[in-house]
Amino acid sequence: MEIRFTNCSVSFGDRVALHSLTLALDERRVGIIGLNGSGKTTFARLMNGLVKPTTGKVKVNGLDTVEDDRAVLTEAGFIFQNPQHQLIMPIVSDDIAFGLKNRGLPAHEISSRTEAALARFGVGHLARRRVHELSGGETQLVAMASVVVTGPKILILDEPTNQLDLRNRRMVAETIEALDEDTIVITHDLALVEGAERVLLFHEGRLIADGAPDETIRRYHEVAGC
Ligand SMILES: Nc1ncnc2c1ncn2[C@@H]1O[C@H](COP(=O)(O)OP(=O)(O)OP(=O)(O)O)[C@@H](O)[C@H]1O
Repeated sequence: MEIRFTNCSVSFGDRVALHSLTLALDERRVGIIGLNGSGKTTFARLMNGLVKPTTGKVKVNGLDTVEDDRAVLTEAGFIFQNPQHQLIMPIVSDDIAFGLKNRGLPAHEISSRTEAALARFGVGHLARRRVHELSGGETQLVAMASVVVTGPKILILDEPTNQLDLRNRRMVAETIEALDEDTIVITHDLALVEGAERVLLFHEGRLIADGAPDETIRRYHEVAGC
């Protein structure tokens, strides 16, 4: 991936959520950590144009998130903190197919890509199930399949193990580790970023540490005071 932030800041009204930063990300595995309200989600949402910079620019694989906003969405897929909110259709396979239908793909391609995406995340058996009946772990896997099926090169996952039990945490963590796509993971689950190439720490809207996981996690404990 190649994501460039240039003098980029975000304010909501007179509240600064993210102070100006200039930064390039080109690793395959990036983690983002920090206390509640530190600016992690705001930073992550800048990367697929869900949040627009108040000042400066963000470029994702050469595309500007404001000028090329539609193209950026196909480059960087976002999996939300509460994935049940991003599943739109009542039946799992219809939800996976939804993004492909919107792109006007032929029916045979929609069905083969939907099947492949479900199989890739080990949830083929859930194809005809109702979305609202899925467990937390199943919902997370289906949400990942529904984003990956459209072919983004970068996946941004916001607290992907939130609300999962120990076994599902492990399963989702292993699934993320094995992804071919480049990943950016925002999390309070520090085990999820231990294997990242680079971890960013946000505090009160500022990037205060940026480096190897052990060093950044150590700094996080310092600012958290525990
Ligand atoms: N749409 C918005 N409108 C107004 N304020 C916002 C908006 N989105 C975020 N904020 C504020 O910006 C700050 C950073 O929020 P953000 O969601 O980026 O933090 P976070 O580090 O992801 O938090 P958490 O770990 O609790 O999810 C917070 O003070 C939050 O209240």
